[in-house]
Amino acid sequence: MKLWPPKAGRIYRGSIVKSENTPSGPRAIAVASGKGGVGKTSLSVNLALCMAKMGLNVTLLDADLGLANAEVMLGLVPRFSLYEVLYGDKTIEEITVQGPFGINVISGGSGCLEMANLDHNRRQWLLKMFDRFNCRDDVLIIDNGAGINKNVLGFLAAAGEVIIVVTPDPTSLTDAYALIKVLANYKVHSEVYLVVNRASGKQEAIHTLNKIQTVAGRFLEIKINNLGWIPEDRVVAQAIRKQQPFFITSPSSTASRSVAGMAELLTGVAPSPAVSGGFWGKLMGLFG
Ligand SMILES: Nc1ncnc2c1ncn2[C@@H]1O[C@H](COP(=O)(O)OP(=O)(O)OP(=O)(O)O)[C@@H](O)[C@H]1O
Repeated sequence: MKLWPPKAGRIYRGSIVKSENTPSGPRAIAVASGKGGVGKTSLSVNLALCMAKMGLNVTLLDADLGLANAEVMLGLVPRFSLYEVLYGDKTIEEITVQGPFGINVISGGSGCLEMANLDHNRRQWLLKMFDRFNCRDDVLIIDNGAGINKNVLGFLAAAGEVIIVVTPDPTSLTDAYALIKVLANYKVHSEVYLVVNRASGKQEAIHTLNKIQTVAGRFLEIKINNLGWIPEDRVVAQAIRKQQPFFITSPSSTASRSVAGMAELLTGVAPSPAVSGGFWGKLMGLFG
């Protein structure tokens, strides 16, 4: 039985959820990594599509402050980004682009989601715009930039759930551990999901997961949950070159089946309790 999304009247974590549209907004899932280029965007895009295909209303937010990779992978060319919401006269609806399976894609716009650089009024304006945005979403997937900085940590802290993407490459492992350590030490989250990407096989994926779980178990107070693994698969790279996500071009590939397994797992567990004000409220609150 699916625990989530809650249906009207269902008893959910001790309280009755009256409607699917809670004032706290959608379930926010942030995708991050220590090292760049490990497959965050590819996972974010394909997970969003997979969840949408399951019947959920999904928005993908490209919060990577560099290039708008999520849009490129989807073959979309958004004319506007949150820049035009912050500094122009556009609304969130006007900058949102529809992707396959009806997913909504919001482009962060290079650099403009740099929260620490936004003054208080602009942050409040963004919050107001998201409040006005008649959001019927079940899920918000946030594709973050690589590394550990104030901005990424803010997005991860505001999200209810965090997925860390890692590859078996030792440098990726070290960088992922560094990120997890910050999340644990600052008590940002008490648990995170881990996805091992580009593994040569199940054994390598399990070995990679075990390495992080062992070290984290010994030194950190954070639980690392296994969300799944994606093999090194040329359909992934080919799909990116074609600007068509692999979940669409190769639905029966191991990579697609892996992502489907992750979506099943996520929808099978209740999300962490919603924060009042939702993702955007918490994000703005963190930056003052
Ligand atoms: N499972 C995979 N099999 C083969 N190639 C892959 C796989 N996952 C990712 N790649 C390759 O890695 C490259 C980087 O992927 P992606 O852009 O998703 O990473 P990223 O972590 O979002 O990068 P950035 O940190 O720059 O935002 C892709 O262009 C693709 O060629």
